[in-house]
Amino acid sequence: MENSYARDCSQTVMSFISCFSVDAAREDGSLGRLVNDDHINPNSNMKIITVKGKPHLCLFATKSINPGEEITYNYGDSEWPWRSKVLKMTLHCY
Ligand SMILES: C[S@@+](CC[C@H](N)C(=O)[O-])C[C@H]1O[C@@H](n2cnc3c(N)ncnc32)[C@H](O)[C@@H]1O
Repeated sequence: MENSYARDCSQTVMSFISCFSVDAAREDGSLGRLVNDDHINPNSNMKIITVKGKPHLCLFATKSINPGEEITYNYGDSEWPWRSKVLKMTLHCY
């Protein structure tokens, strides 16, 4: 969790529940930063678990996930560019 992001929600990379975010910009060995968004049919969801006073963003499967299947969760209600039908059509054309 990056404090710089937590200070200003408008700067989050993957905004999640108020001011929490996952900093996916830096390779830090965390597997959570590799999980893509699916707002229609995700197979996991994220919960905040506080351990010893420190919040952790944890993914929990919401259905059975097969080996090799991509893990996804809903990033939230922002207008993420990859959700745009226009962008999807543009990407599909190339
Ligand atoms: C936390 S990273 C996810 C892992 C990333 N795909 C990677 O390979 O490092 C978030 C970034 O992945 C991409 N992304 C996430 N979900 C996506 C989706 N459903 N379709 C296309 N790109 C997606 C976006 O570029 C987003 O900024």
